[in-house]
Amino acid sequence: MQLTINNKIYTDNSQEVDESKIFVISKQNEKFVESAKQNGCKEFVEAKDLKNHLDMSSIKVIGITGTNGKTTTAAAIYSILLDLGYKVALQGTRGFFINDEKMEDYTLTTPVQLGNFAHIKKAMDKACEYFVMEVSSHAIEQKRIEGLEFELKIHTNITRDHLDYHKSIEEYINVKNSFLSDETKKLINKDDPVVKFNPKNGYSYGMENPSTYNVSAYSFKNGMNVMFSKIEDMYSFSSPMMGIFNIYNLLAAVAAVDIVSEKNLEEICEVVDNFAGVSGRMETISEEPFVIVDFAHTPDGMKEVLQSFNHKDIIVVFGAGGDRDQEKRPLMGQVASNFAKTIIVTSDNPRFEDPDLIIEDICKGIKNKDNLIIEINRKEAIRKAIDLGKENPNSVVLILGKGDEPYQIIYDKKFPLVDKEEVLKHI
Ligand SMILES: CC(=O)N[C@H]1[C@@H](OP(=O)(O)OP(=O)(O)OC[C@H]2O[C@@H](n3ccc(=O)[nH]c3=O)[C@H](O)[C@@H]2O)O[C@H](CO)[C@@H](O)[C@@H]1O[C@H](C)C(=O)N[C@@H](C)C(=O)N[C@H](CCC(=O)O)C(=O)O
Ligand SMILES: Nc1ncnc2c1ncn2[C@@H]1O[C@H](COP(=O)(O)OP(=O)(O)OP(=O)(O)O)[C@@H](O)[C@H]1O
Ligand SMILES: N[C@H](CCC[C@H](N)C(=O)O)C(=O)O
Ligand SMILES: [Mg+2]
Repeated sequence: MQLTINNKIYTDNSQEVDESKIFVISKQNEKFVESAKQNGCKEFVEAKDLKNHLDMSSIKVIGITGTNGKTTTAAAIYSILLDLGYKVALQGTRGFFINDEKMEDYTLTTPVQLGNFAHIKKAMDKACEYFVMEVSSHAIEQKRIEGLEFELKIHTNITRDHLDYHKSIEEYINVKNSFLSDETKKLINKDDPVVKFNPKNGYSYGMENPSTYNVSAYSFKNGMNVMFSKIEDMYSFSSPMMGIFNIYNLLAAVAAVDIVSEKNLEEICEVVDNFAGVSGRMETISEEPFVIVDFAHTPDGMKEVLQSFNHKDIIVVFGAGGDRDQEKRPLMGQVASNFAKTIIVTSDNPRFEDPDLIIEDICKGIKNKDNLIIEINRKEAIRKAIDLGKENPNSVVLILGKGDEPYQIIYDKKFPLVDKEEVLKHI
């Protein structure tokens, strides 16, 4: 990774340095400082001090953290700001975008320090006024965002994920909360029971608890219509999106744009409808049979999605990623059995784990096995679900866990597999 500022080249890789380059020291690469010196490097910069080398006063950085909803909320903010006529960059799980153009594909949700600064520089070179970024818990813990000054920090929710990495839910919650402990402006989901934040410069949104931006009524008809208050005034927006959790994501996006831009709330609410959602997140692939692809890959994410279709006969297809949190697996099975009529357990990205054993872990949470189908081949599992969906007009087929991921990871190899394309083959 390299960044050029005023003809000076900054790198975070000791193997790329020479006399003319500057080595950027981070938590990840401090062990390579000696090797950088041996390669002739004379100038060193701490990653957190990069802000003194790059003038970022022309761009406002908006950071979004939380277990679920980061990608969706970030994309909604990006879409609204673009529609309001601003120049904007977006960085997250699905890649890096500037003014509606894809600059880089899927990599990390939050890049390493130098990557963040390099993207911000690119965005400024293209005259962007806003830089919207997802902030993962890994990035907070590994200090990948150190040195960035945020105009606004947004919190979506904190439930369980990544316990393979963070070891305990307490540690995970603490890491997430640490992002919200300074005096930067922040926007908090007031309905999250575990979030802790510095109340200075705090705004909030929610539905159940009093908040700055508060939902007063909503309905789901041809998408959703939402009414909310800001202090005394009432506003409303509509959207083609579904699911109560998307009310939260959209409200957070509307509130964020209200906080960081000069536009008034009426103007902001008007363009919400243009945002159709993110591909692979609650994406309707077919109406008859009714088939949805979604990225839910945690017990809470699954519960949110399944709950939204309580009035239907749910046929759910899912697995769980290998080399990731194992304890979430039976909990995911349990959520499926609480809501679904038919459960098809399959493979997600097994990585270096045995997919049969991952499936076994999931099935431990499924008490009633009458309507359980185990199909290790994901393509075949999707086909079976669609066949069942065709037989029952009151059904919905929910294919969860991989969203728009373009491949299945087996060992360290990536095999092309797109859930949406598999669905389209059979309808
Ligand atoms: C567990 C984890 O997060 N590992 C990250 C960590 O890896 P690492 O410490 O092994 O990296 P490394 O290869 O030793 O290199 C570290 C640094 O040393 C430098 N280096 C390396 C070799 C050398 O000779 N000289 C040298 O200077 C490298 O340029 C680099 O800057 O640092 C690397 C870059 O510094 C990351 O790419 C890597 O992420 C791995 C690939 C990863 O998969 N991370 C996932 C778990 C992750 O971060 N996911 C989150 C959240 C996902 C979500 O919820 O959506 C994300 O933000 O994407
Ligand atoms: N606000 C929310 N609350 C709970 N669940 C949500 C919320 N928003 C989205 N979800 C569920 O989580 C899934 C992932 O959503 P999204 O990609 O927006 O989250 P993310 O935080 O970026 O996830 P990741 O960290 O894996 O990239 C969605 O497909 C949906 O099932
Ligand atoms: N981006 C997240 C979610 C991936 C979800 C699932 N498809 C998996 O592989 O576990 C992660 O890296 O944990
Ligand atoms: Mg994401």
